[in-house]
Amino acid sequence: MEALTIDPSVTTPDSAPLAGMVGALTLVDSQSPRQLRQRAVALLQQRLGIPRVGCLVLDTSGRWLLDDDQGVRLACDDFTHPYAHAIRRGEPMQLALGEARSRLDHSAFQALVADCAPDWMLEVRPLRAPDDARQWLGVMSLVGPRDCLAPLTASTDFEAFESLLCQLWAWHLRQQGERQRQAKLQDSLTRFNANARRQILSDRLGQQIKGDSASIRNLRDQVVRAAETQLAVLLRGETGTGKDLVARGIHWASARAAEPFMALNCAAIPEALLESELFGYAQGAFSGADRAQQGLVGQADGGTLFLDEIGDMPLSLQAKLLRVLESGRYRPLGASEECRVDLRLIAATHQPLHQRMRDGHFRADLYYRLNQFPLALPPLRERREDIEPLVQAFIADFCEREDRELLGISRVALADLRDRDYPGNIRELKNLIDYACAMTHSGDDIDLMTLPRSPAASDEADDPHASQAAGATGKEGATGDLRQALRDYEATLIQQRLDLFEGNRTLAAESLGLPKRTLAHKCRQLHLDNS
Ligand SMILES: Nc1ncnc2c1ncn2[C@@H]1O[C@H](COP(=O)(O)OP(=O)(O)OP(=O)(O)O)[C@@H](O)[C@H]1O
Repeated sequence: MEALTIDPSVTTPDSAPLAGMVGALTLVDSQSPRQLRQRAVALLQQRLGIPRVGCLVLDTSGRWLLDDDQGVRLACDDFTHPYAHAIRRGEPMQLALGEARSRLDHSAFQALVADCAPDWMLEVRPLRAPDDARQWLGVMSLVGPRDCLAPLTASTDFEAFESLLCQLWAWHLRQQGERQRQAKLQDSLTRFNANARRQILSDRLGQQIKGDSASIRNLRDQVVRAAETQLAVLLRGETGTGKDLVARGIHWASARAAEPFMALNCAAIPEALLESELFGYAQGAFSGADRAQQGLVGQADGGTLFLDEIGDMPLSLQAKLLRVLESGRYRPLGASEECRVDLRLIAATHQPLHQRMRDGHFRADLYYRLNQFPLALPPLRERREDIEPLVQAFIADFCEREDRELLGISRVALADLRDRDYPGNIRELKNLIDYACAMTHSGDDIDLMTLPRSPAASDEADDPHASQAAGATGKEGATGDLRQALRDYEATLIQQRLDLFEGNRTLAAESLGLPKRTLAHKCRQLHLDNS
């Protein structure tokens, strides 16, 4: 509502109380502290004919007085202007303008009163919240002839006016503060809810993407973050690190979860078939195409398309894929019209795409488009602390799948599993556990003997010249002294176990089925020192 303009010419002694009430209502009706100040100034100038009225606001730091409109900024501790004095004293101040001008040489103050008559008075009134004596609101300055200002500011009407102004001003500030508090509360509540939701999703993802290491927990958090966006995701990781699992996790945690998830391994499809597999074809596109067929891109509409081994995609298809990503359009083989699709793309690679780009096998523009949300999956050997929980989970999965009693695993077998390198990562570990479970009788624990040898150890064993142990026991191990050969074999085997268990004789003895004392005796006999 605009300020009511009160024309002093129509104010008669009889109508004065009414005009006062209208003025008060005008103030009460203000929608903001700024409007309140503007209306107060207008009332003083128009209703009471004070030539120059100003109202400065104390900012939230309490260090500056600011003008609503003109960008005036006066420091409260700068005593070259009168407002600082008034605020410091906490009481109204009257000054003869001529004297104030000559004594107080603050340029902004001088400019404010430049066109005022030198024999006028300046009255500066500090304003504070009525119910909180410590809360300063600002200052009001009145400039005019002495015989106009002095009786006015001494009157009870002016006192009432000023009190109303301060009450309303403080009320607006409280309202503003309350609104800000509400907004902050709402904001932190929203953030709290979002974080709680993320945590729940991340924990639930843990049922699929297993592991407790910091890197795998971080990976799950990133999966949730990626799922919140529509960005293309590029998964990098060695074979068997869980790229497919992670792609499904992103889809599951995203708003597209109820829509299709389509997956294709670009390396597994012959190049000639890849285009029709991805983009589909129109009827009659080639001999044998008796009816139109939708490709995976079309089938993934509304959902997620996962392209594994993206580095193996031929260049011609890379251009088509880029068009899908940039415009949501593609043309099935032999079709005259383009189709529209809305999908999120997740791509995976185990090879360095940069190298493929440098060699001219991969388009740079597609690479950067795919790499909007990069996610790296750590190899298992870099997070060995996950091996044990994974082993336990895979044993439990196997026993449930095969409807068998839950199997245990010996400490020795676990130690051996923790020590391997896993070039095949989690897939290798999972297959190994499945095999060991299948080879273990119900009621027994999985033992070292039931674990398949690691590929490196198998290769070594297959190599007649490989190791001392292999030399001593190998098929080709011709020897003329059986007792020495047996001693060598024993020494090598014991030494290997001691190395495996980092010198722990208890574990080494347990793994060899020997009492600890016997092992100690043999170590002495064979001059094995693991101290
Ligand atoms: N963190 C994990 N928790 C439980 N199982 C996992 C985990 N990571 C991978 N696996 C399992 O390991 C196997 C291989 O995973 P996946 O197929 O996702 O790997 P990949 O990186 O896509 O492999 P490739 O590159 O060879 O296609 C699957 O059986 C999968 O369920």
